[in-house]
Amino acid sequence: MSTTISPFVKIRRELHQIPELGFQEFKTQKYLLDYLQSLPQERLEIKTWKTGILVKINGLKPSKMIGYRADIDGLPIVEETELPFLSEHLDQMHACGHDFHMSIALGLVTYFTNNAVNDDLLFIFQPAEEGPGGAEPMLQSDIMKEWMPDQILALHIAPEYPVGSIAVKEGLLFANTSELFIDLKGKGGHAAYPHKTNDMVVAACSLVTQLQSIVSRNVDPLDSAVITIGKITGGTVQNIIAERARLEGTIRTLSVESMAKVKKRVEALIKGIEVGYECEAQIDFGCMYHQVYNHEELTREFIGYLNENTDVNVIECKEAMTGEDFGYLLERIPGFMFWLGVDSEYGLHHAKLNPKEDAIDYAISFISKYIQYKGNE
Ligand SMILES: CC(=O)N[C@@H](CCC[C@H](N)C(=O)O)C(=O)O
Repeated sequence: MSTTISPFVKIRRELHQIPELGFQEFKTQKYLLDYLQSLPQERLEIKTWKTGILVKINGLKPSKMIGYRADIDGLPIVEETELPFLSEHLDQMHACGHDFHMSIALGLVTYFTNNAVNDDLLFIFQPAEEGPGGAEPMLQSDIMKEWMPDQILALHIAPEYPVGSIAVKEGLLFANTSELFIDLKGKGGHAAYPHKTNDMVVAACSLVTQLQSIVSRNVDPLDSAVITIGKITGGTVQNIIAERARLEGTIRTLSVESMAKVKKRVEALIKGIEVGYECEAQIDFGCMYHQVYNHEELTREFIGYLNENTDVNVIECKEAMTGEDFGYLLERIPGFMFWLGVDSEYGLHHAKLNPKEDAIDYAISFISKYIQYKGNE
């Protein structure tokens, strides 16, 4: 028995096989460009920015430009699904759903290439959302100075919600984030002579525990913060005391003020580690993302539109401690982001993430209706 799949599910599977890290999305960019260039070109203008792409669909009688953004990078994860279209890049995976985001965006471009609206539409295929961040530098680019949308929207897949539903809220949706990299350097030596060394594995373990106290002791309990250390490396072999250790993590806060406070406390604790463990420490806060703050009126209008005109089950959700550099676009352009239900047993950033593909055509259908309405109002 042969089962037919929709063109955009096929595209998703092909993109799923070629995940690439931020600003290295060369195959992805080529794949997207080949597809976009295969569409009727009369109304399209296509420009590249680094490994990203911007596609303008010229409207019939434009009075504004509506933007839609999809991110295109993958994560450094070894895929553990048993899908027949497994990642071909052994240590990289679309484990945050950007393969879905891209195929939905291509579905929308295809739709509006064939069904023009009055307003101009801008589709942004943005690199490096997982890091080091593509949205902020893209905003500064000459292309975006010329093509600055008046409104913008984007989605993120949500494994915890069923297909047929979205989750959204007015105002704050995602947290402020900052990466965190700490390098510790002490004195290594023989495992049997700890008193002649400064063991950086012990220092790193102590630091991880101390960092957790920032959330419980320095952040207002009615605010929220997260400090996660996702990776620790250090040492060389089991019977040598480690001279070096490296901690890699991320800080999340709901308020901008708490981010500044948490960073100050991280610096203070690291100074304490330097004194207490007689070592040198270097700290790098990596890339930072501005919170995702949904424009109240546009979000309300979107919810109202879906409730009145579609069968989408709209769930009003709480804010999440995830980060998204779409926050920079929302800082500049009125708009919103929403969660798209894709129903996966395993969550975002998990090696077994397996979103339901029905969500792709479903999303193309209700988002195209909404953009059509907005583009002709
Ligand atoms: C939606 C999502 O999962 N986004 C990422 C963004 C990562 C930002 C940066 N690399 C960091 O870790 O701070 C997330 O992890 O929330």
